[in-house]
Amino acid sequence: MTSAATHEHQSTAPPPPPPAEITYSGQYSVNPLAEVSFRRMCAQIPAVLGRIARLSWRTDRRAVQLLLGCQLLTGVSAAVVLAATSRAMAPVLGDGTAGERLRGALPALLVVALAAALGRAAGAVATYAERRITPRLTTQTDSALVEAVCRVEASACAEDGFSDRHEAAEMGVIRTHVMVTDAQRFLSALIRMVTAGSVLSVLNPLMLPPLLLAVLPAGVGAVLTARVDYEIHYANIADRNVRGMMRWWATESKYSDEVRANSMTDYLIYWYRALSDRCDRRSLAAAPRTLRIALLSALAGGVFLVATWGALAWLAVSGRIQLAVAATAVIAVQTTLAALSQVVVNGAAVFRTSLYLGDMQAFLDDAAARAPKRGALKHIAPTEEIRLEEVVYRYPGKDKPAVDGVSLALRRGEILAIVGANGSGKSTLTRLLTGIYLPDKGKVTWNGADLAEVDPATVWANTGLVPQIFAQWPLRVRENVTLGQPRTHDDAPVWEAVDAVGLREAVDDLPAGLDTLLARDVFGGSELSGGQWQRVACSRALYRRPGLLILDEPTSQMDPRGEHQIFEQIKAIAADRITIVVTHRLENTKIADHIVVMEHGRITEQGRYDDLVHAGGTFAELLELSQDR
Ligand SMILES: Nc1ncnc2c1ncn2[C@@H]1O[C@H](COP(=O)(O)OP(=O)(O)OP(=O)(O)O)[C@@H](O)[C@H]1O
Repeated sequence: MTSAATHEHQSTAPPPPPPAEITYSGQYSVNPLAEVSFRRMCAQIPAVLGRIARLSWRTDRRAVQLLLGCQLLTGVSAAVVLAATSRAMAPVLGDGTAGERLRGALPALLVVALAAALGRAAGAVATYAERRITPRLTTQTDSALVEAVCRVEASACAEDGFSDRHEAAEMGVIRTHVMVTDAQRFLSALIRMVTAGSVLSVLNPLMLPPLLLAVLPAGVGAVLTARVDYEIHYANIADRNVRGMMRWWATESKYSDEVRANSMTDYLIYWYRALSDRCDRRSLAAAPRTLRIALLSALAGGVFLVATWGALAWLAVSGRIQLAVAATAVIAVQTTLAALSQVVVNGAAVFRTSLYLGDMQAFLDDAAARAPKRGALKHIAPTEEIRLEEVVYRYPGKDKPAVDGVSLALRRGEILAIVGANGSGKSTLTRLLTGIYLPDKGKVTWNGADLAEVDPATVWANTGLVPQIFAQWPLRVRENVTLGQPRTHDDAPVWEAVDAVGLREAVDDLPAGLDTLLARDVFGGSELSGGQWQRVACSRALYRRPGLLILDEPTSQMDPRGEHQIFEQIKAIAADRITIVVTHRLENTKIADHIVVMEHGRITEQGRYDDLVHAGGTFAELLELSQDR
């Protein structure tokens, strides 16, 4: 009965709600779409080419020189091919037997063959040079983006739109893969076009204007299509960003238990499809527009092309040009036309790249402007005293402050415990204490110096933090412990940190001890349990021997033995540093010299364990609840 009822419930259940509409929340000072025009394309291309050249030059000078040399050779060979073809036409179309005519044209035809071969070889070498530049250029751009994100003030990441703008900038990195190819093809087509066009204007200047007109509509069409694509790209950024996150969470093996055992798979796939469908719908809605653009530009181009061929026929029939010249003109028109189309197509590609590179540059500039610039003061160990004076901090977009007027003084050798309900501001307070965030009001001082004026690197060289949600780095055990410290060849201090958290036995059991890669998904990698990972995070903080040690729920996944060992360790090393423990297990606060209770961002109670237990306040209430089973 129960199972039938459940089954019925499932089969009649309404479909899950679609994902909420998401709109791009990036904020650029100008709307880039408003700027997309044919005029802008023409004005922008030289600047973009210059930028690509500068970036490439910095990456591999010799490859750039090779590339430019090859472009020049391509142009010269195209000119020679056309000039020699023109020479060959006179004997080919002249009098005599076929053999005599061919013999007469042979020297010119040999030149055509040689020049064409040279052009092909130059093209192949140019591709080789481009392949030498592109991978390193992409790596540089990609690394610059990662570095920019890692180096911004943490508060910038919490701002609305930061993640979307980052996603938009990623497109710039993707376009870097093709930008040198696009630029190279554009230049090569431009050179071929100029050469063929020059030959054509020498044969008859009247031919050139209709030819240019024949390709112009294609150019306008390409820019309009680029604009539509860019518009769709913008409309889809937020959805793509969320979809990317969703994909990672849904497919990451670490979360697969949760996904499977909570039967989330169907909904996640539905959600993923729904987001993809929404992106597709936007693309499909734009398809008729791009079709109209393509048809109209083809029609206009076709009309002018017919005019070009008509002009050529008229010139030949009316005897205004010789037959040999007309034949060469046919080849020159074909060559110019092909080159012109390539100029337009690749010019549009370079232009399109420039739009995405513009987004990337805007993000990089923005990130550079948001890198910490706090002053030249340096924090020098030991850290004797940390003070908070009437500190207020509000997250961007939030109405209420997360920390609201907190004052505290911590001295070396002291252990402080911070307790309070979820969302009361404990973790935010630790971010302010370490200078990860700067307060909106009030100040945080280390040894008397305001953190707003101290180089944060010198502060963070003296901190060790075990956050609530810590990273499980896909690195070897050794690097997982030493990450953030100079490279070491001495394993003794690493083992010391491993012993301090009781992890030696687990490390010894791993296939390669400290050398074991902690990544289950990688061939040869191993995995630790949740509590073992937490011990690794604690050993990482202890290995740093920091002046300020912060442990935010450090033992939430540990067994009682592990928890006991960690707290014993904290007491044993407390004399040399300031220690802060954030915890919901109030029994653990017995080790603290001072306890603060936070509510709604404020300290509402403070004192020693024994005092607070009998004070009849929030601490006593929370303790009683934790013991009421
Ligand atoms: N990155 C963030 N962006 C915006 N708001 C945030 C961010 N982190 C925390 N908050 C908000 O700030 C308030 C305080 O959060 P905080 O994480 O400091 O609480 P907490 O006391 O550590 O909670 P818990 O016990 O659940 O860990 C909460 O209202 C939370 O929603």
